Amino acid sequence: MDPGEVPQELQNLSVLEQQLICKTAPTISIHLLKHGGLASSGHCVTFPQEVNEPAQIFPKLPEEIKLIRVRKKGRHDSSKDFNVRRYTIQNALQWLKINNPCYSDITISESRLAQLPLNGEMDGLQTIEYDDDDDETDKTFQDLGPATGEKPVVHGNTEATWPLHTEYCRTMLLLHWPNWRSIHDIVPDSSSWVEQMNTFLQTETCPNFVKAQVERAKRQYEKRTEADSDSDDETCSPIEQPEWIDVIQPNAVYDDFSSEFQFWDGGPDQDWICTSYTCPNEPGKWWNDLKESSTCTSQIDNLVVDPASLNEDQKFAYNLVMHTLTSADNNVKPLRMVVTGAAGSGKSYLIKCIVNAVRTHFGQNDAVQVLCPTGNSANLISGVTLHSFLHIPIGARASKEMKPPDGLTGQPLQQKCKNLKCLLIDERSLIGCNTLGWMEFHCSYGVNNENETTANWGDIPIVVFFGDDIQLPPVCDSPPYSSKGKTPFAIHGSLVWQTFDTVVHLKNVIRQNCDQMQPKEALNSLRNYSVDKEQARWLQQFQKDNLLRRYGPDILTRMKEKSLCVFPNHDEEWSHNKKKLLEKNKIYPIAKVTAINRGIHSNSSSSDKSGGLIRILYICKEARVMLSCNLCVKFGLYNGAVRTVKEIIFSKNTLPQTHQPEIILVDFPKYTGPPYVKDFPQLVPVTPIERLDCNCCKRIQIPLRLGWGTTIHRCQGMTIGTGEINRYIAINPGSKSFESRNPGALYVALSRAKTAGGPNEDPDFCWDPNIWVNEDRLCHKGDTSLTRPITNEIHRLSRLSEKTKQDYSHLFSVTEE
Ligand SMILES: Nc1ncnc2c1ncn2[C@@H]1O[C@H](COP(=O)(O)OP(=O)(O)OP(=O)(O)O)[C@@H](O)[C@H]1O
Repeated sequence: MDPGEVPQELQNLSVLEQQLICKTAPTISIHLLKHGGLASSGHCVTFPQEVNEPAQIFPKLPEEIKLIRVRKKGRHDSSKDFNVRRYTIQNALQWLKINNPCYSDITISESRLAQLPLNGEMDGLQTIEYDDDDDETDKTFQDLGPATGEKPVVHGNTEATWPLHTEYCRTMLLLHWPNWRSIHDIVPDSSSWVEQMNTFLQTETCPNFVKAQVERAKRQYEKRTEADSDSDDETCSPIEQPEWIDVIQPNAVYDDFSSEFQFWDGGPDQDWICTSYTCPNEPGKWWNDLKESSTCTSQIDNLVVDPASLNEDQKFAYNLVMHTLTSADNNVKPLRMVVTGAAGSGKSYLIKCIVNAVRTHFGQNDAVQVLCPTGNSANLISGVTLHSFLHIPIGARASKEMKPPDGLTGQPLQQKCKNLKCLLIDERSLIGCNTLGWMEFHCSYGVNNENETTANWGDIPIVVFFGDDIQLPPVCDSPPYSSKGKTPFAIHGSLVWQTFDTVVHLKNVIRQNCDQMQPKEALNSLRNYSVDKEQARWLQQFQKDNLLRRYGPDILTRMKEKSLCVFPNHDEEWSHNKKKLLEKNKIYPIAKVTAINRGIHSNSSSSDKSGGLIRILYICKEARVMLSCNLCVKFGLYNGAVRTVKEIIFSKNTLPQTHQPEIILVDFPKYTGPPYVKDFPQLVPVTPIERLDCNCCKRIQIPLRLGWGTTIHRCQGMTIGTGEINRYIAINPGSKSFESRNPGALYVALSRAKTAGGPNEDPDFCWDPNIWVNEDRLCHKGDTSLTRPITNEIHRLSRLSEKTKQDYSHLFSVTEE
């Protein structure tokens, strides 16, 4: 059947969205024919719906639709099929009511619409979670089996991969195995889903399109293996992060959502070449000079902090470091310490005090190194990313085997670790066991100059991890205490973590002043997932309407102009940035800058696999942008630095449609290096750079992305409020299911703010003005299966912190005097 042209309102609906608005649910078997055509076979079954009241009221709710999601236990997949967008559904229903006679009498229920997520996963959908080793799974399927002759519509992974994956085999067998009543009809105990699928593929019963899918996956796999072995030569060592110009992506699921949209490009007469600034001719030479001056380490750099202001817990940790340093010659055992504490308890401040002390003690800047998992947090404490300093490979090649780095990596690593005595690592909640394994392995190699040693971290006197387990967990890696990692590095990382036996807990939160008792208590409850109704009501004061009532309309204007908006995912981040860009587009033309890709897989490579370089960058003058890799951390040009575009300059005979700009001049008020444009010391020329992805394909692109909004992951470590880089934070905390996949996300976002305001003072935060954060979301209890290991770890560390206090009571009492 050809439905003709589909109206825009009904285009691109996800499977779940279609189910929520349809009056009937027909199921047809569609097959892909050998040469690409489509055919249907068998019966077209229309499942009857309730004929009375519910069928007239839309949208339907998850419990009213016959859709069962099948997924692996613990994997909270965010498949597009299950994504629901409230306003898309509202538009579709309104269109159907006006244009489709069958829908003319429906009621569109506001209260039902309000139960749908703005853009995200829908709670309440019937879901089967299975575990490869779990016999219970089969029982679950039996319960849901087609008892009354009505077959459930099963959704699972329908993308064929080679080698065959259990999830795909399970979905295909459930869908296509004839007349099954229990799982044992399909897979006997003696066999597995994959084995059974292999047999099924040989039969007449297996649909041809399934056979074709598998064949195609097999061919692609073979092609890739050939390409991989071709490129496996000397010149293609694991991709690593150079110290200078580098990037670490905290949110590895990033996909470039920069799909096509309508914008004004200035037309053929737009002048993209002339500029009102006098720029030196060669930005390349300027960058080389900058690189040289950034690596000059002739004098001790002191950070602006005062050790006299440390509170007693901070001082205790400080004393432990100094004790180990001053006794280093007397065979004191190396310090392997963890400093824990809630957001704002002064961990970063303490790091800066220790850095100053160690530098002064040894008379060298490079005796101490501060490392962070993300560029943003590294910049906040004048550190570098751990991937860049320790040359940790990223991507698929990173996890193969534990072998010492080759010459290209090893020599610079040894050079950097030559004087290393103290390693301080912040934001440890983001560091997984794999990364920790790599860190220790490379640090030992760097410090020991190739000498074999059994002592960990190359026996340097001090290694300290700072962080808060309640904050965001590692991306694509499991925490070092969870013992889930199976690669050699992950196992190594878990073992290394056990050697950290000295613990100091910073119990006082300093970011929020003593007069901020209510926010402090609310934050503490968020941290423990114990927000009560009264606290939830207090938190709701920061909704747009309530702020308006309390402070008047000006506050909304101030917040609109000066807020950093944080979102749970890149999809919503992109929608916000696009909206803001189009507002600027009313005055300034947009240049569409397409990445240049070289290599078999590079076109499809997402930005996280291509060193942060996005496929298509839409940009215009006065756009807020964010650096997507470290250009020069020392001078404030770090991954995540947000600033404003002042000029987009193309060279002669080139245009945005066909070329990349020669320079984008960006105003970075916190840039501290030598000037590029005379009289405008903060203008930095951002030029295209080249990065390799994990398939060793090249991508060339300007290392920028739009920066009006960012993700919650990227804001970890920031302080927001008066006198800080960002004045306000506008928070979109995402759904409950987002929180259960990212425990601590709401707490991380909210704890960035210093104050909740007062009669004559603006609060530092508000909720995203486009959403209503309800009590249910704020009183969320958390997912125990995910949060239980965190709680256990917190208890373990707490016991160790008591023991540390007993063992080193003389150092603690020094502080109390
Ligand atoms: N001893 C101190 N004296 C003065 N100010 C301090 C002290 N300790 C912390 N602060 C200030 O308190 C605020 C929060 O501190 P900091 O950023 O170090 O906390 P944190 O524990 O690292 O937070 P997060 O976990 O959110 O990164 C900062 O503005 C910092 O300057």
